[in-house]
Amino acid sequence: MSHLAVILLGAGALGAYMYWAVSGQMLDAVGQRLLDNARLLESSLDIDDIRAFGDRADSAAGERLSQRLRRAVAINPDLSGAYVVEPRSDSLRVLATSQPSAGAASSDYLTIEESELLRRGIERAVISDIRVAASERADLTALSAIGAAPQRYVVGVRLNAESLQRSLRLLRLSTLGALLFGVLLALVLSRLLAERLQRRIRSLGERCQALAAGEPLPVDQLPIGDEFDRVIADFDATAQRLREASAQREAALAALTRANATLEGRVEERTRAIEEATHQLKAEIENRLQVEALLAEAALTDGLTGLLNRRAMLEMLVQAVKASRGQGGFSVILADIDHFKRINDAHGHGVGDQVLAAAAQELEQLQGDNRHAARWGGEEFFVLLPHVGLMDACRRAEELRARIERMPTPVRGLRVTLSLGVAEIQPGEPLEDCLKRCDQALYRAKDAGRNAVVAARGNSFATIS
Ligand SMILES: Nc1nc2c(ncn2[C@@H]2O[C@H](COP(=O)(O)OP(=O)(O)OP(=O)(O)O)[C@@H](O)[C@H]2O)c(=O)[nH]1
Repeated sequence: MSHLAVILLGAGALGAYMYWAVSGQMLDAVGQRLLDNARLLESSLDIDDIRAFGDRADSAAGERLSQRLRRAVAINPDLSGAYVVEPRSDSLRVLATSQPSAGAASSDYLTIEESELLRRGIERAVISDIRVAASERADLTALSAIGAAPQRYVVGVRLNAESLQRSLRLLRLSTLGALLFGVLLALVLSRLLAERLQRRIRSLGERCQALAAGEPLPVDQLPIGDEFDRVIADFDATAQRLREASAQREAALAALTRANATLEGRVEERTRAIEEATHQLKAEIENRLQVEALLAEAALTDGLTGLLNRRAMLEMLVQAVKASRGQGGFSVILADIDHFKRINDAHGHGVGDQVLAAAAQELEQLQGDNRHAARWGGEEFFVLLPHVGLMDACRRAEELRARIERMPTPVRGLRVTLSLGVAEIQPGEPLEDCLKRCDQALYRAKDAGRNAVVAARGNSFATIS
């Protein structure tokens, strides 16, 4: 509707302008033609006849003058009248007109506008206001001067108002017709153009829908003609490029997904391998720790008897000495199997080993644990008795001696005995001195005949059993 209103408005404005321009030109042309008629009539009139009739009222001259005016009007159907006037200083004297009765010529014949024009004086051909005449449906008058001043006459011709109006009506009708034709043509053309545009916009919309739905673009048999066809062709090309780019992107995405899956698989595999390796490493470390613990234990343990070895016992003694400075002392027992060489010699080292293991077992059982008993040397044993005084230590030594004496042996008839030395560390006494005293007590026991217990009381010794 809006474009229809625009067309009508534009056509109306254009028609009004055309009518105004053409009617103006037409009125100017009509006016010019009337002026030409006035001049023509003026040149065809005989000035002598005019003067003869004007000055002397020569009726024959007047008749000739009137006839000439009537003939001019008769041969030109557009003219409604013609006349000759003598402008005077105070009045206008109509000498002759184209009206049939010559005697009727008077100043009343003139219109008000003609009278005003004449009173202003005519130097050359003039015309009354043609636009006023056209709008007021009045006759149009053209005046042309004849004769020389001061006795100058004026010839006037009138154009029939009806004729002027007819021309204008014809002009209006033809303008209106042209306008209507133009509007109709514009409507038809705009309708055709709108249909053409709609068809392409519909096609573009279908293409957009197909592109959004991922379907093939519709195949139109549209020749590439105007800009819209080119827009559709460009759209198709762009859509094709978009589809190709999308396909490439999807292919790349699929390749990336596959690569990710492979990578994830490899990462999982590697993670599993690392976990396995970590597990193995942990097991190995545990194993190593166990071996180290065993080694550490083995380093402190005697392999044959399972008792502490000399080194371990010495460490314990050092600790015991430190502890003895604050929390009381300790006693030690040094025990040696009697005549062990003979056992070896008589029964072999294997039996000797069995005797050593059996004696160690007795010692362990007596102690209740193996933490404070050690194999001190070949056939020597050592017992540490923390917080135990000399007397109690002697009793423990005696108990051990008696056990060994009763101990069953691997060889029938074989008797094993033990000699023992006992000592208690004295306040502030170095460990070496204490051990030395204990050793001396052991030798005393050997000297006393073996299978005996001797206690070292300070630097003196006492045989216990
Ligand atoms: N079977 C065996 N014999 C050992 C071991 N260690 C030391 N001997 C032996 O023990 C013997 C110790 O002999 P001696 O030092 O002479 O002492 P003994 O024969 O016991 O004499 P007395 O101590 O004076 O009673 C040596 O013959 C060593 O070879 C061992 O681990 N196994």
